[in-house]
Amino acid sequence: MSHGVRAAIIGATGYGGAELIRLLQAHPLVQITSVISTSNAGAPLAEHFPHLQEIVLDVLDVLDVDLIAGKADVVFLATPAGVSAELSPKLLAAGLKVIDISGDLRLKSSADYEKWYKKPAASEEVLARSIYGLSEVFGDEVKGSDLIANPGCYPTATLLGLVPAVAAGWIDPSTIIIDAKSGVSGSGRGVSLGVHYSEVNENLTAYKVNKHQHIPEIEQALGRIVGKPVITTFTTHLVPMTRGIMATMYASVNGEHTLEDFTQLYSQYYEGRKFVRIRKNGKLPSTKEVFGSNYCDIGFAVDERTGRVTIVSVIDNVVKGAAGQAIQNLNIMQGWDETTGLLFAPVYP
Ligand SMILES: NC(=O)C1=CN([C@@H]2O[C@H](COP(=O)(O)OP(=O)(O)OC[C@H]3O[C@@H](n4cnc5c(N)ncnc54)[C@H](OP(=O)(O)O)[C@@H]3O)[C@@H](O)[C@H]2O)C=CC1
Ligand SMILES: CC(=O)N[C@@H](CCC(=O)OP(=O)(O)O)C(=O)O
Repeated sequence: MSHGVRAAIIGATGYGGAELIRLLQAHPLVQITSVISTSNAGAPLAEHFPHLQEIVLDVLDVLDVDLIAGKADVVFLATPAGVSAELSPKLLAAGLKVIDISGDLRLKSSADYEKWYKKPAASEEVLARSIYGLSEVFGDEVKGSDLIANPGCYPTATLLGLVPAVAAGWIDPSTIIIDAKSGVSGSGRGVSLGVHYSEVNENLTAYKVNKHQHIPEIEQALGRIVGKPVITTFTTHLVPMTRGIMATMYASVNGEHTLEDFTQLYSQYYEGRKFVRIRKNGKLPSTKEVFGSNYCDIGFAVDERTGRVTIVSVIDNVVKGAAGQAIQNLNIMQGWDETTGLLFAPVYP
């Protein structure tokens, strides 16, 4: 394939892996050459995901760095926390480019990682080398890099919704409160009581309050934008739906800025970036309007009475929050148009 790349996917039997396969098989410049499983190597992928039958390679490979290096140019890791901390140095040493969708390489401080993830951190060298791939904000750093820490699903929705206002100094970072909700696929394909149908259906639950591993990730990125530490309140909720994240964010407005001002500021910040769509005239987005797509839709309400702005940001957690943004980052790394293979409309209704 001319100018294209060969891709391997580790964690192909999980939700993030399956979504990478769905999207990459339609990418004009990528050929999937290996789908990898640690627990079911040798078995057909379609045994796990019948919807992928006859769409992509059907035999799961073992996880072997030399084998991957012989078959692929880039590796996507869609694996639980702890895996890429150990594996990515070996993949890099074998000459592969690495895009990690887990949380292992996002936090620059190993002490923070160990505190929030309760696992040993990656080496300082790997943490220093990894680029935080929030495409629309740090895309310039992604270009030409060989190690991407793909942002978490909640941080993607949250940061895309906050960065323009924080960067412009229009909101006071110390007043930010983030109220976020996710569909159940955000917790992966593994089963547990918390994601059991009868526990989730017709129910709404707040979880990991003040303990969520995405808190330091959001604070690290906002801290980079303002140039000093930022502390936020971030609460996550599980919603009885399959895909989707809504982050509703509140902050005090510095000075006099109207709804129209916010709309214009964000439209300018994301000008030319196809995947962030700004709602006009106070219209607010809903999760179904981005379902199955790589879009992040953002809307605002400004309350003159309280002096606060409400920012609503929605994404599909498995696409823009994981596989889609990972592919967007591959496009940027390779110097391709960032939308290559990703310009499909959301599924509606
Ligand atoms: N689901 C989502 O919306 C999002 C997920 N993420 C992150 O992406 C990663 C993958 O998530 P998701 O796909 O949902 O999780 P899943 O639980 O659905 O899949 C994880 C996969 O990892 C593989 N795996 C498990 N242990 C190992 C190991 N030791 N070495 C290599 N592979 C292993 C498993 O496959 P096998 O046993 O066959 O090897 C499994 O299929 C996680 O870190 C998650 O936090 C990030 C953003 C959004
Ligand atoms: C609904 C649900 O359970 N969501 C998960 C998102 C996990 C995730 O994406 O974790 P990393 O980004 O750290 O890899 C959670 O809240 O922990």
